[in-house]
Amino acid sequence: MTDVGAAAASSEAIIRLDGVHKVFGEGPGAVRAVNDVSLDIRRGEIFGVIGYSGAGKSTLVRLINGLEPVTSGTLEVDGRTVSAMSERQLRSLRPHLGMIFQQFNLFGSKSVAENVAYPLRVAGWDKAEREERVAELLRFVGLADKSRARPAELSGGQKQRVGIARALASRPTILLADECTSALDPETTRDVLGLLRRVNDELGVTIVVITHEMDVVKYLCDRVAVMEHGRVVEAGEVYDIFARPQEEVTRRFVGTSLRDRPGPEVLARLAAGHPGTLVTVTVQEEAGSSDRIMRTFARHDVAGAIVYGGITEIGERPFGSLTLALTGEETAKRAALAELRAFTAVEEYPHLSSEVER
Ligand SMILES: Nc1ncnc2c1ncn2[C@@H]1O[C@H](COP(=O)(O)OP(=O)(O)OP(=O)(O)O)[C@@H](O)[C@H]1O
Repeated sequence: MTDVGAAAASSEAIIRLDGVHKVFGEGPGAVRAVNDVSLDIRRGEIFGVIGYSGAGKSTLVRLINGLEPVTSGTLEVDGRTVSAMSERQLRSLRPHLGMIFQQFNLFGSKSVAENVAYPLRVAGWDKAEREERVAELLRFVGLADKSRARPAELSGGQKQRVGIARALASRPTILLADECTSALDPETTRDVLGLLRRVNDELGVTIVVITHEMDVVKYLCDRVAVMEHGRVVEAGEVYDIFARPQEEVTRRFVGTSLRDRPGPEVLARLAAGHPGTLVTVTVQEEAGSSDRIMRTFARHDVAGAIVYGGITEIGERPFGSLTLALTGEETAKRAALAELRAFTAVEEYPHLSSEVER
């Protein structure tokens, strides 16, 4: 495509929320859907907003694209103060914001090409320009051969590709994706997320991803905010959030994505099946590398059999955990674990020890 932008995120905020509140209704029945949210989303990044149902994620998106007015606080999009805009000014802002949805929201009676052309028709593009732009977009999303098809003839993943093409039609600087893979199977989800990465890399579009799936955040996002009861309870680089979740809700989300830690039943089985003390050690880049962990045990003459675990990548950086059954002198084990704790997290299971050490 012609409008190739800068792929790397800059430190400049393209979306800035400062003390934003959104209250629906009044009096005792009022719902504070967004509660004192302050956030900077940087130009060129993929930013995730994760939370359970009702956390306020969709409301946040509707504030950003000006579909709902903020109750109080300041909201800026691409240098413009949305919270102070008239309806007419908001209409001129919307072409800068593309939007994709869980249920795709395509016109069933229109062809793929007509769906993609729709926002251009509304914006008054002439026919030849529209056709050229639609062809370019359909090539970009890999659906050049489907331009005459109706949405009903497409798979879910193809429908979302059409949704993405339509959202990109007027060359937005920001794409808002609200649960855009929640209706798709895991393989199709990967395809669509891969396409969103290309939208970010090749077109330089800033993407805000609303999701309740930590796997989506892990695969796609640079930074993430965790929402609960209308508040952002935690925000930061995705790697740091995985490595050091501070809040219980964040730990729950991280736990759904990392399946490297044994649950209680598996632990009991491991304890019954392996002699020694069970511990789970977090594996991280550099300081917490598996090599350094294993050398620490060896130096203290502690044998560590790996009985469970997994190492994955988050943003191309290694992350995971190893569960080991440690055998050796008790004092040596203590010394090795103390040394490990200086550079990575170690979880012990005291409730299992009597069984394990018998
Ligand atoms: N137009 C509205 N009028 C009244 N209450 C609303 C309105 N829109 C949202 N809410 C309420 O605001 C809260 C946050 O809703 P929101 O849809 O933003 O959450 P969410 O995190 O996107 O959840 P979901 O994924 O289920 O949509 C909920 O309690 C919801 O009932």
